[in-house]
Amino acid sequence: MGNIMAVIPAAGIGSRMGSGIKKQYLMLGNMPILARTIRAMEDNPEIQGIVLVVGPGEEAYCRDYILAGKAFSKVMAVVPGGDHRQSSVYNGLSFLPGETQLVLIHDGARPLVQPGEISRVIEAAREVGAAALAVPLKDTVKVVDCRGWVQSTPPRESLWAVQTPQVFRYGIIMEAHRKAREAGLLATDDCALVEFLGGPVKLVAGSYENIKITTPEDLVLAEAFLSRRRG
Ligand SMILES: Nc1ccn([C@@H]2O[C@H](COP(=O)(O)OP(=O)(O)OP(=O)(O)O)[C@@H](O)[C@H]2O)c(=O)n1
Ligand SMILES: C[C@](O)(CO)[C@H](O)COP(=O)(O)O
Repeated sequence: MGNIMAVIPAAGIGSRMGSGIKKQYLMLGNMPILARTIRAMEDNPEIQGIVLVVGPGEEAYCRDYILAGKAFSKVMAVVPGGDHRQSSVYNGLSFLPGETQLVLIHDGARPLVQPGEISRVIEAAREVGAAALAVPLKDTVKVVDCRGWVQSTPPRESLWAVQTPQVFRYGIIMEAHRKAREAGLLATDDCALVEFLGGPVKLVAGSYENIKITTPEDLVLAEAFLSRRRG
């Protein structure tokens, strides 16, 4: 089966949410968003350990508010993040034991991922080395210049919105992060770093419910998805 570890980057400031409390600590249903995300990873029997990456100085708050009393048994470490998502992920990856085989990277702000989605992306990464959940775009996309003039309209059939989890062989993702740092490349997802190395990345069809909580209306949507799941 192999040794699978999860890294959860949760060190962002949530500028687009604009809430007083950072979005990962806001309640969704009866649980903070980040606790719900950790629960999804905990409940997957293939994941053996979890590294949680939080804002520098928030480690104790996380232990007391997010982890305490929730019977999380797989969280191995709570480590400080960096200025960008990429550096936060790198800090988490650097903590993992050398014998790690596969690493699953999942945004702390994506609490609605479902068990089957996690398993499918793990399976794909086991086969090809790098895989991510994604959904086909529903809207037509325009490429624009900095003044809003349309430059082109890419064919929608070729456009997918990538999500997390993104799962990698440990050696591949460590090399990708190191090479990106050397080259000064900053990307918003981890697959892009593997693509930069020329490595293959497989997308696995996910669900439109696996949203990243980014702006206030995402919270409304997430509450609706949650109550539909509760029946
Ligand atoms: N320096 C950073 C920035 C982001 N993240 C994490 O990466 C995930 C995806 O990022 P995003 O939704 O963009 O979160 P924020 O950076 O917090 O939001 P914003 O861009 O609106 O400030 C989140 O779980 C976020 O906490 C992180 O660990 N470290
Ligand atoms: C990793 C990610 O969630 C995939 O959709 C996304 O790229 C994060 O980007 P953000 O700009 O930090 O929200």
